[in-house]
Amino acid sequence: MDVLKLLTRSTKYSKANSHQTSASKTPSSGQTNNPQLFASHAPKCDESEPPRKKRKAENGDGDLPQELNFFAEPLQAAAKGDGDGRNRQGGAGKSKKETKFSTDKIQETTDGVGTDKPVLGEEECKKILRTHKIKITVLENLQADLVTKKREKHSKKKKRSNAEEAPVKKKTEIYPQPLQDFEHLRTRYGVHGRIVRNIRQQAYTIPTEVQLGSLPLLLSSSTDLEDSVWETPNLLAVAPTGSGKTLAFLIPVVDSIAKLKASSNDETLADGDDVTPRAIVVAPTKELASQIVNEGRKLSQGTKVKFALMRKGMEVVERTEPATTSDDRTSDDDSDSSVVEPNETTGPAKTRKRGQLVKADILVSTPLALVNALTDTTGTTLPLRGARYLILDEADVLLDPLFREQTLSIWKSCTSPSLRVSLWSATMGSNVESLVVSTITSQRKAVELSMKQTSMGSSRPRRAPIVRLVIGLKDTAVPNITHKLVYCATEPGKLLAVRQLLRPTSSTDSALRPPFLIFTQTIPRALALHAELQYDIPPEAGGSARIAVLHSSLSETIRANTLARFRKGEVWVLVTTDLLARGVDFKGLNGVVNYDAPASAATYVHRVGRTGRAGRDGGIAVTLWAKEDVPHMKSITNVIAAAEKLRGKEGVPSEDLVGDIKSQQWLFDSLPTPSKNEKKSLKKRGVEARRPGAKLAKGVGKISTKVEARKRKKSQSKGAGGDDVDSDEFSS
Ligand SMILES: Nc1ncnc2c1ncn2[C@@H]1O[C@H](COP(=O)(O)OP(=O)(O)OP(=O)(O)O)[C@@H](O)[C@H]1O
Repeated sequence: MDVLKLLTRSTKYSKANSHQTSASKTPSSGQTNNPQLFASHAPKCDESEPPRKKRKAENGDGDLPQELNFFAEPLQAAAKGDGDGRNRQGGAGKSKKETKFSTDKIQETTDGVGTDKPVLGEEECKKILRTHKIKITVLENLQADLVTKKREKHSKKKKRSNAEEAPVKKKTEIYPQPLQDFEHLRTRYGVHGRIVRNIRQQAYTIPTEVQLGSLPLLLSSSTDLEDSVWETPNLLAVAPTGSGKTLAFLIPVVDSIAKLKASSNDETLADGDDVTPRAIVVAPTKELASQIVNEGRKLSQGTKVKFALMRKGMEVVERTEPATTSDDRTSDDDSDSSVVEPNETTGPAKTRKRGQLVKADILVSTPLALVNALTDTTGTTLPLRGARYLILDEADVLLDPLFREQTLSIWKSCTSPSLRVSLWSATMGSNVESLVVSTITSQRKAVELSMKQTSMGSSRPRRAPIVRLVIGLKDTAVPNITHKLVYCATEPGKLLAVRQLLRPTSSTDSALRPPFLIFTQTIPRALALHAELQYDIPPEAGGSARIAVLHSSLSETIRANTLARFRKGEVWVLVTTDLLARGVDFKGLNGVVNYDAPASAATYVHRVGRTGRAGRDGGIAVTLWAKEDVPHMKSITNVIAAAEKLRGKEGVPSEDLVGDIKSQQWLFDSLPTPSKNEKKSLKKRGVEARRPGAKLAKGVGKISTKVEARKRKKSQSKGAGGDDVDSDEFSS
């Protein structure tokens, strides 16, 4: 029996019904058949087709000259059938030098390499990438630098050709080989066999668009680029919510570290290779950081690559300053085996470590936790010497004023000359893009300067290009979600509407079924709404235990437990703040309710993106709006319209969405467009009337109804359980 029918009709509850929600077919549940969002028209590639001719040095389309294009068509070696798939991805002129990894030690890595069929010609690559709506662009004028370098190299031997003299465009679109099959990870890029097996074990059959586009870029030169002017790029990836970005950034890093560890007895390690952590992943919330660690552990099983989640009290680098006493340390409930106890008995007090020293290869952290661990008593940020990779997940928010200082401080502490940075999000403003380019450029200059000043002398670090990858339309919601906008005029109206979502009175009311999330603007509002709704589910169906609240003021343990209960299906409705808006993955979520409108279009994209993940049939995103939300509505309707455009083009039925927006078009057209300053202030502070302590006009911004307060008091006095709360405490 359906849970909502049960709620509506007050049918007698039987234990057998308790898990009907997860069992019944709901919009977002079930297996994902095709995790690709834009795959319906993907051309079938005939890979048996012989490799195409080399393209011209410059084709006038803004493409890179062939000799500089490390994503180029098959090398001549591949065409001759030398069988080394890894080399095919390298640029022309790449040496066939043996990699520094000994083949006998990493047998599992190289088994099967070279068994691949020839790679695709540029036209096919272009076609596939375009069908999947993948656009890859080289940012920054690095090409010009490379052309200059080439010119210098060749000027002694021959006169410069016209092609070389031609100006190089600032941004150039490129068409790397798409990764159409996970098996190609092994056969073309020599990815560690265990990693490929672990991917298969998770039942991932085909790569999602972001994986298809980014993995060839990030794996292309992970093994041998000794002779190439190109390096693995720094990457700025913008891909829809739930499109598998985590796997896309983890595979290259885990693979590279697994190989490095396998070669550790070769005595070929460069300075810093033996220093951990080797990679840093930064995420804005503990929930997301912990999820990344879980994904990472599944992916790296059997490779000896260790992940750790940064917790209070951990040390990331060794310090020589006097140790604090154990009483000064913050307690830490981490039982992670990758964290080792410091050896407090060895050495004088000056060299004693202060907390647990992380001995993991990949450290995942929120910005503040890591900055705290890196800052010494004088306020100096200690360097992360061994970090070769810095990954910023939800990069736009990490580079937003809220986290910017902390994130840049971590970035600057990664001092390795071969540092590669990748930034990932479903939304990325152009200001973030320029900040990234300028940070990479200035960091590069600083490294070059320090290398000049030290014994590293004349050796110059290889310059890595900055590449941007965009899937679909930038800053847009996934096309498989149904969006609903419900005007409620006032706060009591919103409360009524949310109750109607919980207890639909007719089949046309709403197709929204649990489990779903409800987002509010602030913690007090989340608490107030939770207090209002917790008795709306009959005790026979689980009562108040079916509705929970999650926010950042709760302890880490409560947060983790609540999330686990929601994932298990024990909690049906989770009232939360933007804490869960980004990154957190719920496989069977049927919908999202914006009880309070999101503070920006980007937040809307992320909130609604908790449903319809990995190509699943989308859930429903309901936004309740009142008078105070008017300034938000234009940007939200723009996002919905863009998603609708994508959806329409893909041939997905969109009657619902079109109907919802179209029927209210007159209303949205008549709403004022907020000024730039208004948008800025909304993003920073949300709706003023909903902020804690705001002076309220009658009926504005207060989540409370007298009737409900009475009802709650009555049920509490009857000992119905639940939190012992006073409704006024939670009104905002
Ligand atoms: N190739 C694949 N095939 C099927 N499912 C996949 C594949 N890759 C990842 N997934 C699944 O897709 C879901 C979403 O992945 P992930 O959390 O990495 O998305 P994301 O792009 O980081 O989303 P967000 O922008 O919300 O952070 C996860 O449940 C993951 O297990």
